[in-house]
Amino acid sequence: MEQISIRRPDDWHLHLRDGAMLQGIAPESARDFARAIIMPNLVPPVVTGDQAAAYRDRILAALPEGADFKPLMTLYLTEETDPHDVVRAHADGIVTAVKLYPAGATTNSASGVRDFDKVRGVLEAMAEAGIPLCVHGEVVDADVDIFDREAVFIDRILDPVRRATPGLRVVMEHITTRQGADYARAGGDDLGATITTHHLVINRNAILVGGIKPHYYCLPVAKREEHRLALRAAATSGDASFFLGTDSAPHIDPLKENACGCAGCFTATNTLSILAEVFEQDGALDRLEAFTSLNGPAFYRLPPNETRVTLTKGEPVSYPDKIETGDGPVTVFNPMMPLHWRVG
Ligand SMILES: NC(=O)N[C@@H](CC(=O)O)C(=O)O
Ligand SMILES: [Zn+2]
Ligand SMILES: [Zn+2]
Repeated sequence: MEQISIRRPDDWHLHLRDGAMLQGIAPESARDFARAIIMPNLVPPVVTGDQAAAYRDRILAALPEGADFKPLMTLYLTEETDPHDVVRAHADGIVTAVKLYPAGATTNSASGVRDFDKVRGVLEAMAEAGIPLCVHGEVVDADVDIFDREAVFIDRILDPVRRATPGLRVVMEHITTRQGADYARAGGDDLGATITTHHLVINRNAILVGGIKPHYYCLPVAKREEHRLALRAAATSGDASFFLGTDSAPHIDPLKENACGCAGCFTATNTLSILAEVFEQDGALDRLEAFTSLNGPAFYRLPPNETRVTLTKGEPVSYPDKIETGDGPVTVFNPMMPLHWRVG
């Protein structure tokens, strides 16, 4: 029997939502992950330290008895964000990072940033205090093709902002392109990138071939195969720039299977089995731990987890098609391949 043991993974980009959805899906992440960076795109968004502390407490209350899971909270950056509140919430240990959504780029991003000059003061305060900025890196200009939005964002927004704010620590969230991987790799110690589980598995054909498949639609949208291969190479390389952020983003089925379906893939339930399969396919099982459990803590200047998990190879594992929540069913990401690695 083939087994590997790795430090317990962390998820550096996770949507847990709120209310009945939170109750239903929090156990899915708590089972396999020790910590997660919790995205603040609730309705209304988490914009102050007090709101982040209250949301953290709701998450803790939704965890199963005895769960070993620590939510690391983020604030949603708006043009009104007060730099002092951010620095205080970070110093008090309430907030780990700040999240930048360009207004209109993705789910619940209407309160995001339109004019980057308006957040200059916050970014400078964050650079000084060493608070990471997590970035959804897509431009929203109507004249930019949706498949080009990440690469254009790097040139038009991210690179100028980083040059204008020396010392700002940035995580490029859920990169989906070769350009994203190349930029992150070249960016030095103050730049990192999360890669999702699903973007290692699917390219854009999954969404569009043989009928429109809403459960494979997320943002940034999956790109061409060459980009998926660039992400695979980055994730399995062991390079400290790259770490797991599942971007597990539950939406109930009626909102996905819809004439205007929501963006998001829900991968919390089977992520570790998928990643073990992917890393094995690429002959990189010995580098799985760097991606899931070492590179992220190193970027966030946190110790890696001391506890470990075992992955065991055997007959294809089964996992639920859907997680039933009080809000409705959430379809679990189907990687369209058998998974042979189970946790435990
Ligand atoms: N990734 C997604 O497709 N959706 C996320 C938002 C995000 O991370 O951009 C969500 O909140 O549903
Ligand atoms: Zn995003
Ligand atoms: Zn996300």
